Amino acid sequence: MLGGDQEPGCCYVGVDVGTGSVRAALVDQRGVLLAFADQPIHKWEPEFNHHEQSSEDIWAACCVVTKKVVQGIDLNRIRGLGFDATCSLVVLDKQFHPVPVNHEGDSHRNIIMWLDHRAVSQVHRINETKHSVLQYVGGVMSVEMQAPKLLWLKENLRETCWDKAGHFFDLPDFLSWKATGVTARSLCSLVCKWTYSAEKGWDDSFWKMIGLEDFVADNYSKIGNQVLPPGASLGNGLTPEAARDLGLPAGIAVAASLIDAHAGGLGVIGADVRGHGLACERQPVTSRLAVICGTSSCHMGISKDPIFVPGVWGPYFSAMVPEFWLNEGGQSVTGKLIDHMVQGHAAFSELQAKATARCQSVYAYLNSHLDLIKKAQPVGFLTVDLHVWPDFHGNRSPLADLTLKGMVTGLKLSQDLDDLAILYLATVQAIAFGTRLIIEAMQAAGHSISTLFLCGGLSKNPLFVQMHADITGMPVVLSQEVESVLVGAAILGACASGDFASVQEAMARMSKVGKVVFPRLEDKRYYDKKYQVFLKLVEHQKEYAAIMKGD
Ligand SMILES: Nc1ncnc2c1ncn2[C@@H]1O[C@H](COP(=O)(O)OP(=O)(O)O)[C@@H](O)[C@H]1O
Ligand SMILES: O=C(CO)[C@H](O)[C@H](O)COP(=O)(O)O
Repeated sequence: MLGGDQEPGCCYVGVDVGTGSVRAALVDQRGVLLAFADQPIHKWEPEFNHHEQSSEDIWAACCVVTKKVVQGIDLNRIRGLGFDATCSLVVLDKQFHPVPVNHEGDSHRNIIMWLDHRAVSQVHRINETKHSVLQYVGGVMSVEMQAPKLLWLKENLRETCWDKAGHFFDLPDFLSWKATGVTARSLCSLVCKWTYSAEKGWDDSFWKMIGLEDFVADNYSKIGNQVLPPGASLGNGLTPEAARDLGLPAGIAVAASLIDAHAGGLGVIGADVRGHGLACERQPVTSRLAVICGTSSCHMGISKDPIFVPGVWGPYFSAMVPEFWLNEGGQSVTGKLIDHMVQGHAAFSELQAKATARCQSVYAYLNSHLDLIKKAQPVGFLTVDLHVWPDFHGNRSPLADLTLKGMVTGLKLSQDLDDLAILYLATVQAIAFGTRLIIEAMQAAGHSISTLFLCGGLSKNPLFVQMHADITGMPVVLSQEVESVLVGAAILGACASGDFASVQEAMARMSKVGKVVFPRLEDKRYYDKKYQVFLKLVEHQKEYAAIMKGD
């Protein structure tokens, strides 16, 4: 499994649990990936908008990939281990066994995934309280956060789940507990998804007001009353049992974790950009926006002082880069939306057959097909009369409206491969327009962003990257290591080991610029016009809803 001609030296293991798979990497002190492995994980959708996973399945996948990346290496070189994961809710009983989060009572499925939208009524009631903690989630709590999901469990699965539960973990914290036996939570997960304040701690009045006073009564023992900064070393390090599971030495340092998007942020935002002709070379780090694009996209901007952006999560203190405030914009489905549009099209089987024949991914095939049909014009111009509004799973930012739906205008009677390719292009563009809308909201509130740093699965798609540059008008920086989220996880392990004095120092040493993609400014007028249509789409959708509501 070892690749490259690395020199022997200290290295770190990073484990990244995404929505669809678990990845691990062995990373050296320069941030170079020496080995990589991935493994798919199970997902269940027992009913519409209910998404569940299994903590045992995920841990087993972590063990498989970790064993693979350290195969054949001198284990004494491994100094630390860091985890990141999606912000899904894990439920365990008092003996730390899985508890079902479903009506079927299947305890294997003990995770409510981040994209689960079952708690709609609960989140409406939480937002109606107008409690002051809501100021720190963009003014409106998302159904994807933990408080509404906890309330749903109390109201719907009182006996089978709520009364039995002894521990509610964010998935990143579950992993660090599993590795060390330490139940301390990361400041990242508690601040971003659980309303914890880095400065003031838990707010009793919030939990009492929403009907979850149980947590206050037992001093938050079920959701975390010991909180550590990401990268802090946990307990006595890796337990002998976890060491056996993972194939690592017992006692190596294990870090307090990060949510996956935040690990991606650490993996890219601190890179040395000198020599690439970027404006941000002369600007503070706060001019950089990390965009982590996987199943969803997350837009991570930092600031020295708190900035309140309506509809954008945060400001969160020290939740990603220590001592900086974080605002997190997001689009709930991006990679998942592209897959949905492509796989649901009548020409998908033809596409699959043709891509397989060429040993290409369907995306690489579609990109080359678009190049073929665009003729002399820029590829983006193929969608002059086809427009998409991408909120098929509601709008996370900046409209913070989970009732919004997807829209497509400009459909024809044909459904061939050309149509599929152009619909795919319009979807990619719609996602980039969504990013532009988020950036505009952040700029209007006081951010000063000049450069995008993209990572995640979608950053492997050159069309997706170019469209983000063209449509936002900003250069896009790609890292030397494609798997930058894993570099972020390894940075945590490196910090926990004590090999770096601070997260900032590890970031500067371990994240590296690979390639810069500049916007095609000559196409700006076209994209400005398409953006006008984009904004009209949502305006019209709201008008339709109002008409249908009226008498
Ligand atoms: N090589 C690739 N080319 C184009 N798109 C890709 C590629 N690999 C992954 N993707 C896209 O990225 C998405 C998954 O990204 P990933 O970061 O693996 O997700 P997650 O972290 O949520 O599991 C997929 O939905 C797919 O659309
Ligand atoms: O809410 C989030 C971060 O705050 C992420 O969207 C969620 O964790 C899923 O990430 P991914 O799309 O990488 O699987």
